[in-house]
Amino acid sequence: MTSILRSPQALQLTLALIKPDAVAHPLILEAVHQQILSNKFLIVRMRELLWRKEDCQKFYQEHEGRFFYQRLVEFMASGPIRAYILAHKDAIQFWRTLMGPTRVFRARYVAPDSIRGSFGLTDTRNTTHGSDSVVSASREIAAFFPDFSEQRCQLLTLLLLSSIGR
Ligand SMILES: Nc1nc2c(ncn2[C@@H]2O[C@H](COP(=O)(O)OP(=O)(O)OP(=O)(O)O)[C@@H](O)[C@H]2O)c(=O)[nH]1
Ligand SMILES: Nc1ncnc2c1ncn2[C@@H]1O[C@H](COP(=O)(O)OP(=O)(O)O)[C@@H](O)[C@H]1O
Ligand SMILES: [Mg+2]
Repeated sequence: MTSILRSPQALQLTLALIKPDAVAHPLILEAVHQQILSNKFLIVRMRELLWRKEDCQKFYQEHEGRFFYQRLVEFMASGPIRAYILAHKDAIQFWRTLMGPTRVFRARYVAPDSIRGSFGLTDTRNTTHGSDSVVSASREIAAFFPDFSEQRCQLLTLLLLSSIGR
């Protein structure tokens, strides 16, 4: 934890989701949560929710028209999900590496120890989501945590650091 706080200006944020297939299985939910902690991500915010279908459609609008879009939206609105704002010096790319490839058979083959390689069921029901860019991360964080301010978060981190003399 202190290693992360030592260089606040380098902190990057990403939006991570644990999908209904994993939230429905407490052992998998806990295993993914432990992956977040053991890989030294800072959990800035966390919430569990039942996603409204219209919000899901908006979140995944980049995929509208793709053959899997309908099943994706229905799946993601089918049960509780868990949303995190994660902070790390390379949060976006590191979380995507930990998740592994989107498609589960590929994940099992090229990254068997990744989250999706370990727990993914199918290409849609692949356990987790992670933002794919800084722009996506800002949009996706605002979608799940509308009251969250990235600027205020960075300022508070700097104030915390100055108060502990770093
Ligand atoms: N390119 C392409 N791939 C498809 C199409 N339909 C299905 N697939 C892929 O084939 C796999 C199996 O498809 P399905 O059997 O419909 O879906 P499923 O096995 O229940 O898995 P998911 O629906 O992904 O949870 C999926 O993971 C899809 O990625 C298609 O029309 N085009
Ligand atoms: N070929 C596919 N078949 C079924 N579902 C898919 C497929 N490609 C993507 N998806 C679903 O849509 C979600 C978003 O796709 P994409 O943004 O391409 O992947 P990622 O989640 O790795 O960023 C995936 O996590 C998965 O649930
Ligand atoms: Mg994506």
